[in-house]
Amino acid sequence: MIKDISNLQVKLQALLASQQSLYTQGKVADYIPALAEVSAKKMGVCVTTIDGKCVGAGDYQEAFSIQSISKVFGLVMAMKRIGDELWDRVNMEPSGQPFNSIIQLEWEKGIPRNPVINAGALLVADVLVSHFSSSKLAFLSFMRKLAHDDSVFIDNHVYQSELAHGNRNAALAYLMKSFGNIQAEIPDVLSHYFTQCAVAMSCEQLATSLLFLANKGVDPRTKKIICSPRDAHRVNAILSTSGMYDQSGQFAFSIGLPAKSGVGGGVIAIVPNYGVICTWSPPLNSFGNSVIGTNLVACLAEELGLSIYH
Ligand SMILES: NC(=O)CC[C@H](N)C(=O)O
Repeated sequence: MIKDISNLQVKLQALLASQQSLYTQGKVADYIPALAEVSAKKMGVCVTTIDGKCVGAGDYQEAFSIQSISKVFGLVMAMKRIGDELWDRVNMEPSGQPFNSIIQLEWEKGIPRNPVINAGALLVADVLVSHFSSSKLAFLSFMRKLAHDDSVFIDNHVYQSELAHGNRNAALAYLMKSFGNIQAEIPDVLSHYFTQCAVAMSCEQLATSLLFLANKGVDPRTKKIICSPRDAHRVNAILSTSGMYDQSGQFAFSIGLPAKSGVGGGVIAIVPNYGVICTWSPPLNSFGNSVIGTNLVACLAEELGLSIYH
């Protein structure tokens, strides 16, 4: 199934070259002004495997804003902390709506469709704020532990920028609070959420830190249990059905991997029992997913035969 990856480095370089001119097909996010300062031409890709390989090309060691990719890690922390109680407060269905949509949330009485749209991630942020004495520090140290790298940092410029332009997320959080589905104070929930979105990491660091999801919850380098096999399965299932927002169906149809995007231009894809792909290219399509990043994952999945549906 998975072909020989001995010349993966060469393949990755060639793939990047083939995509280089396509950055004009998308638009760099500017609703968080700090994100618009990043060059549209940045491009990186990294593949890590559970047997210890790490191959990258382009800007794969440059840190970028992980944004919604942080929702994966927040979810793992919340599942671990409160267990099945979480699923009384957030659902596990695709939303069929844009990531920051508010309309469904009122119809469904403040219960978000899933934990990886904004409403669901704000709910998860509430769980973390309510169950950790310092949820931001706990989040950052979780990221550093998973990346095996203490240089992972929170980009304060991005944080401040989103804080100053976060009205939509505030609206989502207040609406959930009005239904009694948020426990902490809204400014604390928003501050945690914007902090985790403002974590800066490279493709290499992200692809390394997510290996546990390809390995039934166990970090393959330390053999430490990060989450249970059941939770790893559940997170991968949610990423398969909802991780690429309203493009998740098309992504499953054509690529077939659990994946998550962020408006900073990152895309991560989990290849169960094999490894992780992380790509970065800031210009986004209308769904808020990186145009080139999605193409790169598609090409690699096809070339290496990685789809989970084969
Ligand atoms: N899709 C995303 O990456 C969205 C994250 C961003 N921080 C927001 O809440 O709008």
